[in-house]
Amino acid sequence: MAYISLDQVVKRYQMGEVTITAADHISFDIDKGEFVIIVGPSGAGKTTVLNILGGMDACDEGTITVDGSPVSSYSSRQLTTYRRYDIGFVFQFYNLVQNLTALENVELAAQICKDPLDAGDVLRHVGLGDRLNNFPAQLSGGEQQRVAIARALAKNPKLLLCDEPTGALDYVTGKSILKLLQDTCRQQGMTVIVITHNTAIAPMADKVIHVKNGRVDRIDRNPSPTPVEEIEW
Ligand SMILES: Nc1ncnc2c1ncn2[C@@H]1O[C@H](COP(=O)(O)OP(=O)(O)OP(=O)(O)O)[C@@H](O)[C@H]1O
Repeated sequence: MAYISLDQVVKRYQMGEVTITAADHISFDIDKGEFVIIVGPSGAGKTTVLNILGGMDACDEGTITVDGSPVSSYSSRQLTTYRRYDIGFVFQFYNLVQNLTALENVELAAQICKDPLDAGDVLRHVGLGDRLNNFPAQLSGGEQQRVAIARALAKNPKLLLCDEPTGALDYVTGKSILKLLQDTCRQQGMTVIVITHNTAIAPMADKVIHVKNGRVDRIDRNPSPTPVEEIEW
């Protein structure tokens, strides 16, 4: 059985009289340590899938299994534990606490985990060894995203979920963030899922899941993924 498995997952949103089927029988598998990209146009259902996989929302039909556990039949209490211990999140706009330093932001997240990594060590790993005591406002966008990635990794999660992690960054900085995610996947065996609009970066992934109108349109596998520094777009 795959490390992560979605089988016929359906999610509907009721908007007054209208029902929107944001995820329409979505199925895919992900292996441990895989780098996966989910691509598709705006409104395709990418964030919906990520929210369901991350335990922030429940699906209406289908099953989700992560590391042998039936996430789709979890109670809200079990989902809280799952989000807290098993999932690292990285968002487009970093979502750092502005009045805490880089180190304190990472320590804060580490406090609610079972087996956290050392906050300073993780910040050094993401290249911020000399910025530990800076506040978010004193850091560039790329540096703030590195803090957010460190915060997610310090939890030592089973799965790193990234929703448009380079959406607010320029080309070079965005590329360096993708390199950090790719290196983390390869060097630590971390399972990483990245949502993006940018189909050009597809060659860097082990697996590319194309989503369209709430459905999986196609799944591509790259037997030998390209290092992101060799991709131009
Ligand atoms: N909480 C919600 N309530 C109602 N409709 C929603 C909700 N969340 C998403 N939707 C709808 O579900 C569909 C899929 O949205 P989703 O955010 O998953 O797409 P997306 O592929 O992530 O798009 P984008 O790239 O623009 O973020 C859209 O039609 C959206 O309007």
